[in-house]
Amino acid sequence: MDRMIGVIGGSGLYEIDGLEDATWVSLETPWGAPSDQVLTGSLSGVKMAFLPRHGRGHVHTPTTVPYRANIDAMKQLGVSDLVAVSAVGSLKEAYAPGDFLIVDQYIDRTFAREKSFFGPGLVGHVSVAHPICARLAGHCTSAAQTTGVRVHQGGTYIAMEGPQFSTKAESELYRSWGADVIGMTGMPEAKLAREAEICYACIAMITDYDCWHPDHDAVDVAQVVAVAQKNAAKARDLVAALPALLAGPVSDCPEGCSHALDSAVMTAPAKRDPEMMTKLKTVAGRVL
Ligand SMILES: CSC[C@H]1O[C@H](OP(=O)(O)O)[C@H](O)[C@@H]1O
Ligand SMILES: Nc1ncnc2[nH]cnc12
Repeated sequence: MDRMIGVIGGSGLYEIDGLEDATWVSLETPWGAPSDQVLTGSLSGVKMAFLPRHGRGHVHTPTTVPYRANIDAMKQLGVSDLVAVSAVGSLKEAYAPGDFLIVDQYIDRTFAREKSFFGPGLVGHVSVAHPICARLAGHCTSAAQTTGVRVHQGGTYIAMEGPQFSTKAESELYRSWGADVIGMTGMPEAKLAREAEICYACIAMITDYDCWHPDHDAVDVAQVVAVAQKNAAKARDLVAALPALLAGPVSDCPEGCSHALDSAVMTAPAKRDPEMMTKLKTVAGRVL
């Protein structure tokens, strides 16, 4: 099987261009409809699938994004490598608006979302100690470096519930924890990609200094949109650079992403809920 690159576009990235045979396809999943149709096609001979996380026209809030449906849809299409693009606030002076940061860790502070495909009748536990695929993240760094933006390799993304931005006290708290950037959508997306055994990496497009910086106004949507729009072309250039780095047949991920479920399922075969087994067929069928 050949590789397929999936891209989930965040605020400011609702389409990608240059795909051959570009077609918007509708998909259904046991978890409901994805955020939007998925744009499929190929780029430099590599199959691609693009999904705007909030839907075209930005209709889903960070809480109501159908994260499980989105990941299931990517898996249905055969996506092996999933690259998330997210607008984030910076929690460190050195990470300036306009820069890109290739995430390698998360702190999950979200609390109002379904975070797992597993559940009663089919219990599973995967490791998210290293939630990002280091191999894919390395390719994202290389791709980002071709675009001329300032790229930072590695950093911790704190995922907040939103939709309001943080208070200054919260922003200072997250800084004291050592977090590098803040956003509202990185989780549970990364955890679900791991459950679905899809390699996942996140390109954080820094749009603001949140509200802690003494020399910058507190973040608002106008700031985020202005920087995200300026950077959307760079994000598209980055995506266009990925096929050359990732082309070729799929093999087992050396980081273990493609075997994340090897020992994850706890429920005894005789006790598994048939309805859950059916729901999890796409994401976990390999081990069920
Ligand atoms: C428009 S500001 C807040 C909004 O932007 C980010 O979205 P995404 O991660 O999808 O790029 C942030 O997480 C919030 O959802
Ligand atoms: N400061 C911020 N906080 C949360 N999400 C964001 N997305 C972009 N900037 C953000």
